[in-house]
Amino acid sequence: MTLDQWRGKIDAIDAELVRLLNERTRIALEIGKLKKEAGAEIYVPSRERAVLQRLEELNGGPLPAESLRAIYREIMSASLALERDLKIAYLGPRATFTHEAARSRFGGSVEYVSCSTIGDVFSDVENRNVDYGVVPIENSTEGAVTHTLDRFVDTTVRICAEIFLPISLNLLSRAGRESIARVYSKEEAFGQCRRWLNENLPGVEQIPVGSTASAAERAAREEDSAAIAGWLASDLYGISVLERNIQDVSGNVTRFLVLGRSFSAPTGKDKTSILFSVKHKAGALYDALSVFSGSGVNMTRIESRPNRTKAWEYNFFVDFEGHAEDEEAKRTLEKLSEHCLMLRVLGSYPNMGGTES
Ligand SMILES: C=C(O[C@@H]1C=C(C(=O)O)C=C[C@H]1O)C(=O)O
Repeated sequence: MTLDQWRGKIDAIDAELVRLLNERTRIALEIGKLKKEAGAEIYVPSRERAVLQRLEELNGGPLPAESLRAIYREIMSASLALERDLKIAYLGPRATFTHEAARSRFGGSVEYVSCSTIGDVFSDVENRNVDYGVVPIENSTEGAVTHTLDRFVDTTVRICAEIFLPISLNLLSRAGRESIARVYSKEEAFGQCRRWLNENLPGVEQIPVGSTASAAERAAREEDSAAIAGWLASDLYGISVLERNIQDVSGNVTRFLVLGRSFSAPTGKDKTSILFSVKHKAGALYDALSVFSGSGVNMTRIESRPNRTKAWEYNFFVDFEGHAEDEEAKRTLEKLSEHCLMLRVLGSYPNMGGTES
């Protein structure tokens, strides 16, 4: 076949794809109407995970799983935006890794609201200024994000999903690599790319700035500068990626939470986050946690934070596998409450088990 004949085939397939995409969108809109009538949530993380999982099973290639996922992320994003003008708050400014995490889950069609603090993301969800919020909760090397934990103590918002984002640092520049005179980034990012910079840009001036996003913004304005930042910064500031993944150590992942006003429905592979405090007496925490060891419910994480009302008294944040509506989890939570001064379920949501959305 000739080039033109092959291209004719692609044109015919595109026509069919556009027809099918619109048919899919019309159905999503019907579903949206039903959800509105029932007062149900528009964004349904459990359903989205099931859709993406099924696609992975159906995919025979050569399209890589990651590409198919990215395409469907945008298809679902367009449906969500049409079902309702969806607003997502995130810890800003623009192009932060939290913004990147939010974009990886909600796509490019919904509206994003940048917040300057984690507390503001919570408040925006509480006050219904936005539909959902995205905040960081822990990093695989740095540990817990304590601002997020502390804000859960006094809020009505619920965790409805989690997002794992591999932290990937890229070299962005308008110049070719030979003409780079200086590199901007955040101190921590320089630290994470030290070896690569020594080998590939030796002697080039390194200028620390407040965030990777502002590094990209500056490099976008200067012809002989570069920035180390996430991919979204390259997209938003219109600056090319010269080299991807230049961090010395791979496997640095941050976990983010999607904050909403309700729990996600049970899927059979969920996670639940709870907050509790125990009586200030010897063995109280041991007694509380022993409830898990006897129950078969798998605890995956525990963090403690000072309760901020009395010195040396703590709140505990625990994640466990399962949904708060599962029988086993219900029994465990009931038993746990007998040992607690306060116990709250912060949310049940699909367990992403460290995988990307
Ligand atoms: C169409 C729906 O609404 C949203 C869009 C989805 C999609 O496009 O597949 C899936 C889940 C929801 O977040 C639905 O709930 O099924």
